[in-house]
Amino acid sequence: MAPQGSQAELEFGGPLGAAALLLLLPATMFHLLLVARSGPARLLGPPPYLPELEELWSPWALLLCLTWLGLQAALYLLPARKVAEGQELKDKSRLRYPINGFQALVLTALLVGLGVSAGLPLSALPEMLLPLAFAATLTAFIFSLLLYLKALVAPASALAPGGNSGNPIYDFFLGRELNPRICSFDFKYFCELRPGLIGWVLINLALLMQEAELRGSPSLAMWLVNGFQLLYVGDALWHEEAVLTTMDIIHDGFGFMLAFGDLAWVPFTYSLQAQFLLYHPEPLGLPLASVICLINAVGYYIFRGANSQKNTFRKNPSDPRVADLETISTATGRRLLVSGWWGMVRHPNYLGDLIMALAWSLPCGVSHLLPYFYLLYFTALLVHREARDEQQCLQKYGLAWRAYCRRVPYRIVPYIY
Ligand SMILES: NC(=O)C1=CN([C@@H]2O[C@H](COP(=O)(O)OP(=O)(O)OC[C@H]3O[C@@H](n4cnc5c(N)ncnc54)[C@H](OP(=O)(O)O)[C@@H]3O)[C@@H](O)[C@H]2O)C=CC1
Ligand SMILES: CC(C)CCC[C@@H](C)[C@H]1CC=C2C3=C(CC[C@@]21C)[C@@]1(C)CC[C@H](O)C[C@@H]1CC3
Repeated sequence: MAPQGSQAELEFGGPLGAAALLLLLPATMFHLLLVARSGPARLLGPPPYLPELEELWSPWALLLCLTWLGLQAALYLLPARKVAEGQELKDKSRLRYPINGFQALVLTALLVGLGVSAGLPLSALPEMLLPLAFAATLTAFIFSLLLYLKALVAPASALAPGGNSGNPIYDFFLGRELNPRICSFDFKYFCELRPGLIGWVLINLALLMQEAELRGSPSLAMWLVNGFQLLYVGDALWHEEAVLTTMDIIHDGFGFMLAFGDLAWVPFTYSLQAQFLLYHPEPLGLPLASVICLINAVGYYIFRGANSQKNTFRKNPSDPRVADLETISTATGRRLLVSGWWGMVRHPNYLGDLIMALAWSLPCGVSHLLPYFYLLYFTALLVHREARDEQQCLQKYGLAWRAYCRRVPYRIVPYIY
């Protein structure tokens, strides 16, 4: 059994690591935002200048940020095509989740389209990125504080396995309650996909529109970055149910790490390539663009193939699409795939995701390191995530997991890692 509460092994470097990340993550985000619009666009080195508070704080930005959250919350509450059940909880119950994320994306697109045709100045958004990121950070911070307080009165069965060490900074960072809810509104599930991912696509679109205003039409590089990332977000929302089996939903509490990650980090740093292209146009010819499209297609093929194969298998192992795959039995009654995508490496979906990350940076050329920040950060995130998942699978499946590791020795990249 995994140790619980204050005896659980501390992750992320314990309280010191959590305190450092609390400061480092927002600082990195602001650094990237400032550097992307500066001439030299140097990832490493000091930021071009330190913004004054007046440049960061704007009540309008906060209002816009809260309106955005309100709109996405309203769309979440609309009738859903399906209501899915989550994994079994400690008390043997299962929570229910609306599956209407893709619907929220389409409705947001319609509303934005209507707004733009009625004169909504979407292309003014890039000028507001700094105060908007500040407002999103402030919102995430206050929200996490409220979540921390809410967890003080939550029953023990509602707490996450980590995030309850007794150290307030560590617990605030990791999150104490597993599935904080008010009635059926699930805050973690809501934040994980909608405001951040749809916000990311909207910021990309605003950058594309501003580029069109500045240069007469959007560049091919900007089209590619917008198209690839729209595909990624559309895919995540289309397969929204799959998020219910991720470690963020099953294992991690909802604290600053996820609240900031979902609400600020994703929209403002994942749109870095489009931000870079607005200030540093990159000529891109058709032959190179075709190669980049091919790389993205290969990445997506692996990512989707692997995720769908596992999801199909977990839902119904006798499904003809997966019934012929070789498996290992585990003591829990669940089986592990050892052929197909999951027989190639232990995280084929991460491999596909990383190949896509490369394709998102290549349209920005190779003259700067900055557009490759996502690829570097994402490699670190997935290596760390893989190690955490490995630990959790070893606890869940014991010897069977060890047998799987012997059978499939590479974690993410065949013959390399
Ligand atoms: N863009 C971004 O910022 C991020 C993207 N992602 C992406 O999100 C997706 C989900 O990632 P994540 O939740 O980390 O992990 P996975 O979807 O890889 O899920 C891991 C789980 O899958 C199950 N599993 C592992 N091996 C096998 C096997 N051989 N056979 C059957 N089941 C197996 C185990 O759970 P069980 O046995 O309990 O089912 C394990 O805990 C990925 O595609 C990832 O790339 C993730 C994080 C950030
Ligand atoms: C701020 C820190 C550096 C850590 C923040 C982590 C979060 C940004 C990510 C944790 C897990 C995520 C997942 C996704 C987006 C990023 C976060 C929220 C997806 C929704 C991306 C699309 C995929 O198809 C599914 C992913 C699930 C996990």
